[in-house]
Amino acid sequence: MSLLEIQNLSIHFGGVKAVQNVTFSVENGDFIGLIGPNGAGKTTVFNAVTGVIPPTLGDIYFDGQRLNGMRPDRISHLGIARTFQNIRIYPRMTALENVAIGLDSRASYNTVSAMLRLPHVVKRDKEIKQTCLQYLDQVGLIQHRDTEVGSLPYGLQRKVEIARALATGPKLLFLDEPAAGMNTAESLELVDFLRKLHRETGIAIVLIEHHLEVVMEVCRNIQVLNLGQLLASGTPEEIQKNPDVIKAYLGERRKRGGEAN
Ligand SMILES: Nc1ncnc2c1ncn2[C@@H]1O[C@H](COP(=O)(O)OP(=O)(O)OP(=O)(O)O)[C@@H](O)[C@H]1O
Repeated sequence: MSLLEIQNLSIHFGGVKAVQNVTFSVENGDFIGLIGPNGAGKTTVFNAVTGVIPPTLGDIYFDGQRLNGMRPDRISHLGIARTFQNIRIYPRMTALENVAIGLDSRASYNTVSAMLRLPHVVKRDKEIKQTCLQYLDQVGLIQHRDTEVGSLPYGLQRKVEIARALATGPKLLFLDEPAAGMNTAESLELVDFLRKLHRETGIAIVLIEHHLEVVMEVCRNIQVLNLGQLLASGTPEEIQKNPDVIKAYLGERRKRGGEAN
């Protein structure tokens, strides 16, 4: 069985069929791109896998366990982490504190032990701090550990969010539009960063991204959604040549052109 198996997944919101009969899998150590025009259903797939919304039909398996109906925190404990399309950071907290939030929820001691600062609590806090520093270092932010995240450039805020996701020790990492709002130079830097991250951690990554140059550079395999359905899957070379994919994206560009007029 693959690390993640999405089988015949459909998600309906009332009459809106956001995802229709989508099947694909992710192997250990994969780097998969999930692309498609606006409203194709990409984030909805992430939301279903991470337990934010329940599948209407179909099954999701991770590491041999069925995820349908499981709470997001349990899914996170099983080893799936994510970042969000609209960056979710605490701007008035430091980089270190932002990363620690991802781990604090896992601390197994009770409130009384925490208030009394019992030795096992102190020890655990120290371990959490070490882990957070390790991941801040991994994303190149160790020198900003005590900086308020709101004062960091946008690209670095994105990396804080990635460090927080990594600190939960995932086997699978979902990145939802990490290059959103970046200029060309920043997205090229992101390509190098993602390559290095994947090489060093070996974690399987699924990347949603509208900056297709980023996806084509870093992903080994790409799944294309359109109008909730899987339109194509293949290597970056195959996807770039696929007439159905070209048509879907051209349609979107025309639509955007029309909206602009
Ligand atoms: N909670 C919701 N309730 C109702 N409709 C929703 C909900 N979430 C998503 N949708 C609809 O489902 C469809 C797919 O949305 P989704 O956000 O998954 O697309 P996407 O491919 O991630 O788009 P984008 O690239 O613009 O972020 C859209 O038509 C959207 O309006």
